[in-house]
Amino acid sequence: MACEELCVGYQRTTVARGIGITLGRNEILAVLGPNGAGKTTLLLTLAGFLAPTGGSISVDGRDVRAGSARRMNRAGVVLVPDSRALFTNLSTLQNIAIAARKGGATVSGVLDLFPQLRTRAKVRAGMLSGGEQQMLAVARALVQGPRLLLIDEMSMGLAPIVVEQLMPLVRTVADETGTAIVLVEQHVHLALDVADTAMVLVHGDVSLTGKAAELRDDPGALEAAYLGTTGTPGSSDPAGSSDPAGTARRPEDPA
Ligand SMILES: Nc1ncnc2c1ncn2[C@@H]1O[C@H](COP(=O)(O)OP(=O)(O)OP(=O)(O)O)[C@@H](O)[C@H]1O
Repeated sequence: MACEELCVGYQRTTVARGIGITLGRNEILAVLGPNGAGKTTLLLTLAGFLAPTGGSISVDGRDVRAGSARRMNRAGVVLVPDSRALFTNLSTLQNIAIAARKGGATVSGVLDLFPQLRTRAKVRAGMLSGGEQQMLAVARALVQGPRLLLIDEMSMGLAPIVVEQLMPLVRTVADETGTAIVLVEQHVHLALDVADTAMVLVHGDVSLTGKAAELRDDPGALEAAYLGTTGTPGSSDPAGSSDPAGTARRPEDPA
């Protein structure tokens, strides 16, 4: 997947601009940044729920006329929203099976990636733990056989220990299935641990891009990226001020 000079927003209002992404098979891009930076808006645009206000998106080298969720989905783009959007009254298995499609992965193949879900196959989704629900949301996306998976804040509402267990699964999913992944995440260090590359969005501008491992080892650069644009230290918390549970980490904290 690639996008060039992508601008995203709502109707005529652009909230993030100049976004360039090139993502190959099984690569993970972590999209980081403080609240309101435009991360979710970017994912909604890549998923086709919003029309770009500028720039282009291509999948497998082919330009996709963006702005249609159906078209983007046909091109192999699948979004895992932060709400998870599960059918809480259906079982784990039913939630996955309902999303299965011709040419996608098998339900059994997807469950191989999430052995914990296999043991909970007959349990209603609403009765699963938060971490299991998140696994199910990813499993349901994977059964569609995506080329590009967009994961919005999988840590939302989860205890840090659960997030620590979940995040490596994102790496496993990319490596085992070849799916490219864009991961929006407030847990900066955990995201950088599993990602190949990262982008920091601040107030709608790309303030830093680079290899995830290099950014992880350079907390000063990350800190500057979060704070530099505003020039008002403290107004853009690198750990994410929307983190009500205080579970997110600052870039300088040990992972
Ligand atoms: N439906 C909407 N209509 C107009 N503006 C919106 C809409 N939804 C979000 N915005 C605005 O777009 C900007 C970017 O929001 P977005 O949700 O993409 O940020 P974010 O980086 O995902 O933040 P967070 O980490 O808090 O989820 C914000 O200023 C927000 O107020």
